Amino acid sequence: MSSVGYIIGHEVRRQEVRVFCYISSPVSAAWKLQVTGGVRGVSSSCTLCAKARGNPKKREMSEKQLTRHFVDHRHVKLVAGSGGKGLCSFHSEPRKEWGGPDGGNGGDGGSIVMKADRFVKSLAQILPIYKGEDGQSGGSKNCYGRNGSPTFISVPVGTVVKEEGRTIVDLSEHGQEYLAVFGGAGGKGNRFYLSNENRAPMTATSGMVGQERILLLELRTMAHAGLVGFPNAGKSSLLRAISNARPAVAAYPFTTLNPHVGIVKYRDYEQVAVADIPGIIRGAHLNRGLGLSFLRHIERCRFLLFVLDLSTPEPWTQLQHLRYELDQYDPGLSQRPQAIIANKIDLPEARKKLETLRSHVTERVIPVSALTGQNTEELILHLRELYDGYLQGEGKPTRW
Ligand SMILES: Nc1nc2c(ncn2[C@@H]2O[C@H](COP(=O)(O)OP(=O)(O)OP(=O)(O)O)[C@@H](O)[C@H]2O)c(=O)[nH]1
Ligand SMILES: [Mg+2]
Repeated sequence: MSSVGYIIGHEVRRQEVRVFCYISSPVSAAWKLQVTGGVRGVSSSCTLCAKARGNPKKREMSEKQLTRHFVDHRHVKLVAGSGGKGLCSFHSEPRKEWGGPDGGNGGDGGSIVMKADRFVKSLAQILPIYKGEDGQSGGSKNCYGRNGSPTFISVPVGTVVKEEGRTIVDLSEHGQEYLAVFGGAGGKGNRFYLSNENRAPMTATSGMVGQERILLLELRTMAHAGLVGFPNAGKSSLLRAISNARPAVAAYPFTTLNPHVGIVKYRDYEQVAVADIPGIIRGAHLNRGLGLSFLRHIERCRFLLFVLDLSTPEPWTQLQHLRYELDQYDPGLSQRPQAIIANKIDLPEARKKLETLRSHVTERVIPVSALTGQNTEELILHLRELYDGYLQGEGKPTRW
C-alpha cells in the first residue's frame, strides 16, 4: 500500500474553518477511525459540509426535470450520404472539336461515426434520424465531386450500440469511435471508361446509395461503485453525504428515477465514482417497480454497496431479495466485490437490529447514518480499499 495520505476532512465554508484529518495508512485507519460524537465535525460527509459545498445561488433541478434531461436508451436511424453522380461530357474548344471525354467522378457520400464524449451525459440530444452528407456530382474538365464530410454523433461514454438485440460495440472510452454506416461510393464519369477500344465512351454511372441501419443506443452508467438498495433505504442521501452529487431526497419510494453519479475525492487526487441507482423491489426482474430498465446500470459497476434500511423490521431479508434480483438479471452479478451498508443507525432501535444483521451475514457491515453523517468515514475508506483492490486486479487505473 502506498504511503499516501487520505483526506477525511473538507472545508466548511459557512463557518470559515478548514479541518483535515490526515492518516497515512488507509487500511489500518479504517478501524482506528471509529469517529463519533464531537469529532464528527472533521468529516467530509456531514450534511452541513455537503450543503455548504453547493452553490447557494444555483437552484437545484427537481427529479422530474432531471429525468426529462436524462435518456438512457434510444433508437436511431442512420442513413449515410449517397455518392455523387459521374458526369458524361466531352472536351471542346476552338480548333479542338473532339477533345475526348472529360466527365469527372462523383464524390463519395459522407459516413456517420459515433464518438464517445465524456462531456455528454445522456442520450437526450440524439435525434431519431441522421442523414449523412451526399457526395457532389462530378464536373466537366475532369473535375471530381467533393466527398461528403463525415457526420459525428457524440454519445456518452458507456454507450452500448446494439442491432437486432446483438451488441455491436461498447463505447467505453473517451474519444472511442465507431463507424456506423459507410457513405455510398461516387459514380464514375465517362473519362473513367476511356480505353483504346472506346475513344468516346458515353457511359457515366450514378453514385451508390449510402448504407442504412437502425441501431439501439443504450447507456450504461460508468461508475466504480453502485449503491444498490430498496426504495427509501437512503441511497441518495448517502451519495449526497459522501460525494459532490445532488440527487433528490424525499420520504417516499422511487424518488430517484435515473442514476446519478457522484465523485468521492481522496487526498492523493484519486477519485472514485459512485452511482445512485433507483430503488429495487422484489420482482424487479419481472419488471415490477421501475423494472429492469436501470439494472443495466449496475452491470458496469466494479463493486457494489448494498444499502440496507435499519428502520425496516428485517433488514437482512432486504439483502437476500436484492441479491436474488441481481442474479435473476445477470447470474453472478451479486458476487462482485461488495460492502454491506446499514443505514439509519441514528434511529433508536437501529443498534439492536445491527447486531442481528451482523449475525445473519458473514460479510463486513458498515453502520452509517446518511442523515447525520455518522461513520461515513469508514465507508469512504472501505470504498478506497475496494477501489485499490480493483486497480490491483485490473493492473491499470481507469479514470472516467
Ligand atoms: N433517520 C434517518 N433517515 C434517513 C437516513 N438516510 C435517509 N433517510 C431518510 O430516508 C428517506 C429516503 O431517503 P432517500 O435518500 O431519498 O432514499 P433512496 O434510497 O434514495 O430512495 P429512492 O430514491 O426512492 O430509491 C428520506 O426521508 C431521508 O431523509 C438516515 O441515515 N437516518
Ligand atoms: Mg433516491
